[in-house]
Amino acid sequence: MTVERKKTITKDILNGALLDSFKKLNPWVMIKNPVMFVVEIGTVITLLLSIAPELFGSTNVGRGYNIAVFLILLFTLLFANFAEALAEGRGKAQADSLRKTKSDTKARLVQKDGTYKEVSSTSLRKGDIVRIEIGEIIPSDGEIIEGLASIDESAITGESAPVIKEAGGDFSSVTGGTRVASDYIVVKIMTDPGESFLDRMIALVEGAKRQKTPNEIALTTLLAVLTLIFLIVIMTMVPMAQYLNVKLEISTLIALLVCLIPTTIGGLLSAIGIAGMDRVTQFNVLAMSGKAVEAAGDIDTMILDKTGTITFGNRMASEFIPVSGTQAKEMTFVALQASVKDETPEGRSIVELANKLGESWQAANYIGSEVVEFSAETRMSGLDLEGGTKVRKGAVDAIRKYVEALGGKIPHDLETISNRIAKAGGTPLAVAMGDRIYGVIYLKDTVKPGLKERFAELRAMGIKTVMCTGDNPLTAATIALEAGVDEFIAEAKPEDKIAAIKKEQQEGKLVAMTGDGTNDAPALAQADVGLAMNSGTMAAKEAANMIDLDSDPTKLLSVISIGKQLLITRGALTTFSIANDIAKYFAIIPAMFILAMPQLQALNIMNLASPESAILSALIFNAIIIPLLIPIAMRGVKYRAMSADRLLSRNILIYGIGGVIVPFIGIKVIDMVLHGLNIV
Ligand SMILES: Nc1ncnc2c1ncn2[C@@H]1O[C@H](COP(=O)(O)OP(=O)(O)OP(=O)(O)O)[C@@H](O)[C@H]1O
Ligand SMILES: [K+]
Ligand SMILES: [Mg+2]
Repeated sequence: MTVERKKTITKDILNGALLDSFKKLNPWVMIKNPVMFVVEIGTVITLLLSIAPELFGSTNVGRGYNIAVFLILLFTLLFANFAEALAEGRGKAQADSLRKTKSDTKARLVQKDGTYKEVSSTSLRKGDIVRIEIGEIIPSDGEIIEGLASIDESAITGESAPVIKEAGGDFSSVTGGTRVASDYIVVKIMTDPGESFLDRMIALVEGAKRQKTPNEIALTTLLAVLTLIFLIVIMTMVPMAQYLNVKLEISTLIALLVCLIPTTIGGLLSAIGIAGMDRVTQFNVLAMSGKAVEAAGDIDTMILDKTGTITFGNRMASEFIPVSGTQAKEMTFVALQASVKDETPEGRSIVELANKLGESWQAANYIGSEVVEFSAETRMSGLDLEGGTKVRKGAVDAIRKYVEALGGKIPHDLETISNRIAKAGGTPLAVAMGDRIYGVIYLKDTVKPGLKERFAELRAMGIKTVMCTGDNPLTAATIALEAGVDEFIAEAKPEDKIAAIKKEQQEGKLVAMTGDGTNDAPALAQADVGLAMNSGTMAAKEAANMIDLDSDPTKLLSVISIGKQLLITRGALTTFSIANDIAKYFAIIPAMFILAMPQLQALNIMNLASPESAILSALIFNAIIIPLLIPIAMRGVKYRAMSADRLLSRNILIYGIGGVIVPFIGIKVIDMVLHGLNIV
């Protein structure tokens, strides 16, 4: 079952948006948008005046005029609602198809006595153990505790190629709703009902929990203040007009107010934000908040984990190299002993290579032994044998310190061997039994293709890339060069990754971090933008504020562009909207006062047909500019890689000057049409 990714606006989305435009007229919904709420109050008043023109006293205008103002205002509201509904539409459609994926499945619960019991997937809780066979849907999120299988994740990622998942290491998490395509797995459930990844994804794409970002709140406040100022301006016009003996009609005052308050940006603001989030989703990235997307637009530094992020992360043992004085067979056997109980992919690949070289082990010989699991802190793993012998393997410097502490000697060629591996971009793991070092394991990994070009693009945007790895400095340097990052930090423990981020943040920089491992989780949480690879562990995905479903670290580049585009679009349309409103001033004010003060004729540069036509034309223009700008709000203003200052002045020029000129032309054209059709 694949989710159809909605690239375009379909007829269904359009129809849904049309219906929603009316539903959103609900004042309780509208009040969240102060500008449009004021328009709604005006709409209600003009509706009343359309029914009873004399409701608020004697009047010189006819019912027809009031109805015209009412209808234009109603459409202004509907257009703004439509923009928002349309922006929400694609996410809602996607949420619907994800919901189908979530349909109730049966799960095979493993009971305490080892027998199976069939239960509904919705009854599974944290800690339950389930077994999933080939062809079956994984009932909920969890970690594989036994087995290795290829998983079809297309239901969530849209990517049809299955991915390999296995117990231990950074590739052990599975997502509910995906399908086991080969073999079987035993999974420990990690989420309670309703809190799964799919549940969160549905809520996210649907925008159910969408919160205004701090930037949006600030802008909304500014727009509300502007609205209040214009409201006061309009109200002071009433006594002024009385003094001049001009009769100001209520519907005209409302029309003037609506023309002056920033309805264009007020109507498009939330659509711009939703569309920005949606664009991120179209890139197969799940952003937990709009704030994260906006922060991405301002990133200065990007920190990346090496294994699994810059490289594919399937570090495989390719060679056992004994130090001088040690037999190859001996080295292979010690490497095997150090790894028999190591459930990480690295550990298993060592066992495989040793088997291939003819070494095998008997489980019976290891009954009393104790496993020393790998940790990012110690950078070692191994086994304490029954007789007290300790077998270890790990990062070369860690093993060296370990052996030195035991009083052992360091083989003279250890460094040469490990340096050769490191210079080739591989990870050397030293192997020791007791206080003796036997040799080095060569772990190979591959750098993901195309990184260099994308990091160069980041550099052009002024963003620094730093690779942060637990590996040794030589390997790090080789991979850093191959991937084209600006800087690297080697032998980094989890706290060093956080420290690197904090240091940048203290310099006032916004930091993005991408990673996949449990050891990356704290750093992902500390960063302003934390992008977790979907291939990574549950802990990483929970700590991050974005998840890349394709596990491509350079995806952040696209997210950065979208973030910048979002900020630019909002700025450009705000500029346009306010410039527009100023221009409308010159169309309406003369119209209102010309009768009383002929000298104002000088202001009537537009030479409109009649005062009524001027007001209605301005109001119509004010309404239709909203749907005309929907494409820009949805698509975003094109982002070009140039400095922020140049971009800003360029946009102020285009959207500021454009914003002043366009209404003059638009209003004049509408006035001519209305006049030509003999409507006014
Ligand atoms: N199974 C293992 N047993 C022993 N040592 C290991 C094992 N796996 C990795 N190491 C060693 O520990 C180091 C740190 O590994 P880890 O996977 O924590 O790196 P990391 O901090 O995630 O950095 P990155 O993912 O960027 O390489 C590795 O460079 C390697 O030398
Ligand atoms: K306006
Ligand atoms: Mg890692």
